[in-house]
Amino acid sequence: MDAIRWEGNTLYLLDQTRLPVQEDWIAYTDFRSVARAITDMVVRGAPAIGITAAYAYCLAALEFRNAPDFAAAMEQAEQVLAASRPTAVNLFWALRRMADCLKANGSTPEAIDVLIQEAQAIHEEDVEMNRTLGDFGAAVVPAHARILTHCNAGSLATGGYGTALGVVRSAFNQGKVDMVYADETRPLLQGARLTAYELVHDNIPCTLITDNMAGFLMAQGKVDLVILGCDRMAANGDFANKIGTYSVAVNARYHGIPFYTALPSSTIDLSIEDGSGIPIEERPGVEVTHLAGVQTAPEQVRTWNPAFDVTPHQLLTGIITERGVIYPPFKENLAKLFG
Ligand SMILES: CSC[C@H]1O[C@H](OP(=O)(O)O)[C@H](O)[C@@H]1O
Repeated sequence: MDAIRWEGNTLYLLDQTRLPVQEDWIAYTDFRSVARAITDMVVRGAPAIGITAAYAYCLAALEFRNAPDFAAAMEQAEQVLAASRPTAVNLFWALRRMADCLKANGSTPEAIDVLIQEAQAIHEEDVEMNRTLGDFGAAVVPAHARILTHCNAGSLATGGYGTALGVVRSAFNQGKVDMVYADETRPLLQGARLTAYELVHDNIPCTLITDNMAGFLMAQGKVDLVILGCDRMAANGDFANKIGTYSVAVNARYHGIPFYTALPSSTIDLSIEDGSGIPIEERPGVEVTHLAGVQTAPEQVRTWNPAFDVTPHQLLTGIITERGVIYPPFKENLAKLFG
C-alpha cells in the first residue's frame, strides 16, 4: 500500500481525507498546491509529509527552470513548503536535504535531475528504514500480543510499510500478533479511517475503539503493549505525537503496560532540548464542531484543537528506530546513535 507516487515529473497523492470510502489519487504539478495538500491533510504523517515536500521541491525546480533568478525562486518555494505544517520535523529535514542537494550541484536548473533522484532516495530510504525498525521493534512484541495503537503511523503516514504499523506488520509476519486495538483518534479519525483501513487490507486482526475506551481496555487486562508513532522527538526523548498520545501514555504507565514510540531518524530533532521546544500545530475549530461535514456542536461554541501533544520521555519504555530499540538514559543514547 502506498500514498505517494512520482511519475513523469508529476506527483500523485492518494487523497487521505476521503479514505476509507473513496480511493482517489490527485495529480500535482504545482508545488503551491502540494503545500495546500499538506496543510489540508490530503497527505499526512511525519515521514510522508517530508517525502511529499521533497517531490514538491522538484516541481518548483521544474517550474522555475527558466526563471531569471532560479536560486532565489527556489528559496521562496522552500519557504512556501516549510509553512505548510509546523510540527513534523521531517518536513524541514527533507527540505534542508533538498536545498543542500541543489547547492551542492550549482544551484542551477541543470541540477533538476539530481534533485529528482534525491527525492526518490528520500522516499526509498524511508521505506527501508521502516522495514528495519519494524524488524527491530518486533523483538519487543511478545507472543500472542494484543497491541494498542493511536492515530495512523502506517504506510499512509510514511513512504510505505509504516513505523508503528511497520512493527505490527513485522511482528504479525512472525506470528506474534493476536489483536491490534486501534483508537479512532478524534477529531479527524486517522485511526478509524486509515489504520483500520490498512490492517483490514493486510488481514491483520484489528478492533476499532473510541479514544475514551483505551483506559478501560487496559484496566481489563486486554492490552500487552502500546506502539504508536512520532512527529518530532526532542534530544531528551520527549516527543510530539497525535493528540491523545499523552493520555494513552499516562494510562499505560498506571497499568504497567510497556509503551513504545517508533520513528525513523528523520523524526529526531536534537536541536531541541526537550518537549517544551516542539511547536504544536493548532487546527481550525470546525474539525471539533463537525464530523465528516455534519455539525455536532453549536457553531458559536469555543473550541481548542491542538493536533498534537507532548509525551515526556519518563513515560516511554523504549524508542524503536532503524538503528535499534533505545532504552533510558534516552538523552545520552539518542546523542550516541544520532548525534
Ligand atoms: C509515522 S508518523 C505518523 C504520525 O503523524 C500523525 O499526525 P497527522 O495525521 O496529523 O499528520 C500522527 O501524529 C502519527 O502518529
